[in-house]
Amino acid sequence: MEVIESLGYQVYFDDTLASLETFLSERNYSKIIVLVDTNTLDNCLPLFQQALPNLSNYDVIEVDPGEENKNIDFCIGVWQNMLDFGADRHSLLINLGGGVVTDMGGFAASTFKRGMDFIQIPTTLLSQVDASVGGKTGIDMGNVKNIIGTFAQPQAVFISSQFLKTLDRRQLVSGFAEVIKHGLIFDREYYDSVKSMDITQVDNALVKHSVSIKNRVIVEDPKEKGLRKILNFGHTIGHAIEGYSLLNDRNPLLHGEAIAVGMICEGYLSHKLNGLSLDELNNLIATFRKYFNDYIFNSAIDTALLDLMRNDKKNLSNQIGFALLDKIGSCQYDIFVSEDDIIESLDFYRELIAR
Ligand SMILES: NC(=O)c1ccc[n+]([C@@H]2O[C@H](COP(=O)([O-])OP(=O)(O)OC[C@H]3O[C@@H](n4cnc5c(N)ncnc54)[C@H](O)[C@@H]3O)[C@@H](O)[C@H]2O)c1
Ligand SMILES: O=C(O)C(=O)C[C@@H](O)[C@H](O)[C@H](O)COP(=O)(O)O
Ligand SMILES: [Zn+2]
Repeated sequence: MEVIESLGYQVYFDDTLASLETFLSERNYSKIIVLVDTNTLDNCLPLFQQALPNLSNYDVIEVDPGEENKNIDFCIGVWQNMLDFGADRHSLLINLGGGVVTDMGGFAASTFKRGMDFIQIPTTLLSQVDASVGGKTGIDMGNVKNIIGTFAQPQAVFISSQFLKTLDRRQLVSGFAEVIKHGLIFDREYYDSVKSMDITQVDNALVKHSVSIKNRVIVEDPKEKGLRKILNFGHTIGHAIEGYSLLNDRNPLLHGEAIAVGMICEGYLSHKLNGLSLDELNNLIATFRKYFNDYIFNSAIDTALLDLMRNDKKNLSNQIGFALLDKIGSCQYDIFVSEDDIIESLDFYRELIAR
C-alpha cells in the first residue's frame, strides 16, 4: 500500500481498503453515514461492504447520479437525511462515488452543523486523479459550475483500482482529460508517457502520479490564491461549455469531455498569447482528438458561453481569467483575455473540427 501526505491527511492507494478499516477503528465516530448515488450503490457499496465485514452499523444516503443533480435540491436532501439519521458533529460522512458525490458530499458535510468529518472514496478515474483530493467541494447553481462551495479537507482519501472495473469507457476517457491536463501543466515527461496510451491500461501507478502532481500544487497553495489556478487550465472555456451542454443537449458532455474542448481552445490562446509553440499546440490537439469526439457548436451560442465565463472564479474586475501554457509541462496563471480573443479561440475550434 502506498500513501501520499496531503493537507493534514493521507491519501491511501489501497486495493484492499484495509487502511480504511484501520482508520475507522482508530476513530470513535458517533455515527457513520455513507453517501452513494444509484450506480455506486449497485457497483461500489458491495465492494465497500466486503472490505469492511465488521462494519455493520451505518446508514446510507442515496442520490440520483449525474451532474444535473449536483445542486442545492439534492444537497438539502442529504442534509435532511443526516438530520433524520441523527448525525452530530462527531459523525462521519463517507462519500463513495464519482466527483459529483465527492463534491456534493464534501460540501454537505463541511456545512452541516458548521462542519463534520468526511472521507472520500472516489470510484471514477476522474474522482481518483482529481476531484477527491484538494478540498474543493461544491455544487452548481443552474448551469453555473461549482459556484457555491467551500475549501474543506477530508480526513482521508482511499483509492482502490477495484472500483474502476465497472466504469464504462466513456467515463474512463472523461477522467483521462484531467490526467492529460496534469502532464500539460506540470510534467512534460508524464504527458509524453500518457498521450498515446491504451486507456484500459490505466493503473494505480498512473493514478498515483496524477495525484502527486495535484498534491504538489495544492500543498503550496491550498486556497487557490495563485499557483493552484494552473489546475484550472482548460476550465474557463471548458466549464462554460459543460454548463451550456448540461442545459441544452439531450446527452450532455461529461466534465472531462467539456474541459478537453476547453483545453484545445485554451491551447490556442496559449499559442496566441503565451508563447506556446505551434508544434506543441498541434501536439496537444492531436492528443485530445485521439481520445475525444468533436463537439459541434454554433457561434450563435458564443454570447451564452461568454455569460457563463463572466462567472469564472479566476476573474478579476470584469476581466475573464485564464491559466495558459507557455510550453508543454509549464503553465502560468492570472492571464486576462479579451472577449474577442476568446471568441477567436472558439472559432479556431470550430474550424479545426470542420476541416
Ligand atoms: N473538487 C475537485 O477538485 C474536482 C476536480 C475535478 C472534477 N470535479 C467535479 O467532478 C464531477 C465529475 O466527476 P465524475 O466524472 O466522477 O462524475 P460522476 O460522479 O457523475 O460519475 C460518473 C458516472 O459514473 C457512475 N459511477 C461512479 N463510480 C462508478 C463505478 N465504479 N462503476 C460504475 N459506475 C460508476 C456515476 O454514478 C455517474 O453516473 C464534476 O461535477 C466536476 O465538476 C471536481
Ligand atoms: O482542484 C482544483 O483546483 C481544480 O481546479 C481541479 C479541476 O479539475 C476541477 O474541475 C475543479 O472542480 C474546478 O474548480 P473551480 O474552482 O474552477 O470550480
Ligand atoms: Zn476539472
